[in-house]
Amino acid sequence: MRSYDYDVLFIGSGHACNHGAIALKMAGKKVAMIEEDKNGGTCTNYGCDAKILLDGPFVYQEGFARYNDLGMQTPDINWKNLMAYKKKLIGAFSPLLGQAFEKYGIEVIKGHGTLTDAHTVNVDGKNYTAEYIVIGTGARDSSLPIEGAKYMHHSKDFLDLDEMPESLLFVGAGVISMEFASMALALGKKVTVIDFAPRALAQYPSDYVNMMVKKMEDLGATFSFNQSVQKVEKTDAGYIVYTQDQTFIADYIVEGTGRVANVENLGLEALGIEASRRGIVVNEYMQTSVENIYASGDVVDKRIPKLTPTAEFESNYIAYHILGMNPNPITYPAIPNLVFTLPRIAQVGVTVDEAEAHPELYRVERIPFGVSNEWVNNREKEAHYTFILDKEGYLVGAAIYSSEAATILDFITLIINKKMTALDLASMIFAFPTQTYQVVFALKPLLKKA
Ligand SMILES: Cc1cc2nc3c(=O)[nH]c(=O)nc-3n(C[C@H](O)[C@H](O)[C@H](O)COP(=O)(O)OP(=O)(O)OC[C@H]3O[C@@H](n4cnc5c(N)ncnc54)[C@H](O)[C@@H]3O)c2cc1C
Ligand SMILES: NC(=O)c1ccc[n+]([C@@H]2O[C@H](COP(=O)([O-])OP(=O)(O)OC[C@H]3O[C@@H](n4cnc5c(N)ncnc54)[C@H](O)[C@@H]3O)[C@@H](O)[C@H]2O)c1
Repeated sequence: MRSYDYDVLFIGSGHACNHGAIALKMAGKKVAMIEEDKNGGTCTNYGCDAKILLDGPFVYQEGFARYNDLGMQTPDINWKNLMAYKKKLIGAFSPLLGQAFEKYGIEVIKGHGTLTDAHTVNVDGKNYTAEYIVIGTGARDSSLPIEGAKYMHHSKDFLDLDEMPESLLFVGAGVISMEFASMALALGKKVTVIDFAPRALAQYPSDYVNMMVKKMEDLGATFSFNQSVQKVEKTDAGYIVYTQDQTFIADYIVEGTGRVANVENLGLEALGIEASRRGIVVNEYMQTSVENIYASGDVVDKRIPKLTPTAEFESNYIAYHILGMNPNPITYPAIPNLVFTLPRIAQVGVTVDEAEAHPELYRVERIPFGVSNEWVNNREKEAHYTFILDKEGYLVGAAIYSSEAATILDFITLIINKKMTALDLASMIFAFPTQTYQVVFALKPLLKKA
């Protein structure tokens, strides 16, 4: 039998790789990760972690504003200091992760990995062999092929801004733009959001997205839909964005038009592995057309959302598949989606649109949670829940508009995945007074009894 340098080699060190690498190492396998940039990938260094750190004081500011009519002043946010704090804390993550990987006994090979055959990866001229290879090279922000594209910035740049510009224009009203626009707006900046689609946040329920857009407009934002960006020009007055029939001007342009998979310069073509901008094609075991080469995370061509927890889920699945502990095809549980606007919009399981299109299968219950729970939810009167139940009375989906959505979403996801009944909820004791308790109180009468 041929011997290899490693049992499993990962290309990438983000969530699509490092969880599986740890599981395999714990099971006694010899494992290494190849990484050309910082340890930990996008989420850790340029995405979720940086974003949520910066978002912290905005949540408090937004909550405090609900007490203004009681004579309390909303605190100011010092972006410059906040950014310095972000750079210090998040900047330390990559070296810390390097130490953690070393402690686990997982080698990190620095450089760009390219497959040369089914068992070999070349990193800057040196070959490394493995029985199994996992490609977890992630994705990058898309760049429109238009004149003046170089004047548009991307998520990495925004998350590193020492000074917030006075006016910002976001191209694309997706998750990245809406989260960043919420912060810029709260800092009192002039915000414009344009999109070629007829609405924002296509994957979230339209009623909650409309509430969000209206809220941002009330704070001074301008939204313009059905706009196709043609060109960006630099002038002394600012950057001018031309669409088919309008012009917009701003000091800073952020492009948030989606993300494309990192499939280039990987040696995929020579091995006959099918891939496109959407990602690498895999079977139901996350294997590419070359059986011992798997793909995981954002680099996969998939219909499910490209998120950190889905990358982690796939990474673990692949590890257990390689170990022979899970021979079954991958099956995803209900996947929670959350956009960190102010307040948050969340969605899990069957969508509102899908449920309303199939009244013979689903029941949609809308709960004006904020109005009846003002006393326990920090006066957030606009907080709103939609529950989707199947004909048996099991919870199969939910949407939330609330600053507390992050916490409640995971709790609701558990109820969905575990198919809990009213009796299951009644068999547990929940802390009081809390929003979770009030959610249980609202849900119990709707659920299947036992
Ligand atoms: C601004 C922003 C905010 C986000 N916020 C959230 C959020 O709140 N919640 C959420 O769930 N998701 C969020 N995401 C998405 C999340 O970051 C990704 O889904 C997640 O990082 C995917 O992990 P991954 O390991 O597949 O890819 P990545 O994290 O991108 O890791 C891929 C790694 O591979 C390396 N690499 C690529 N090619 C090679 C090569 N040939 N050789 C060696 N190394 C290579 C890269 O340097 C990178 O480190 C956000 C993304 C962005 C951009
Ligand atoms: N909270 C989270 O979970 C979170 C946060 C940030 C990023 N992410 C991940 O990153 C991905 C990418 O985020 P995103 O916001 O870039 O993408 P997105 O898919 O959420 O939104 C892209 C938007 O750009 C618009 N668009 C595309 N081409 C355009 C054009 N030529 N002109 C104008 N508008 C155009 C689309 O209509 C869409 O509304 C997300 O899908 C998700 O996987 C997740």
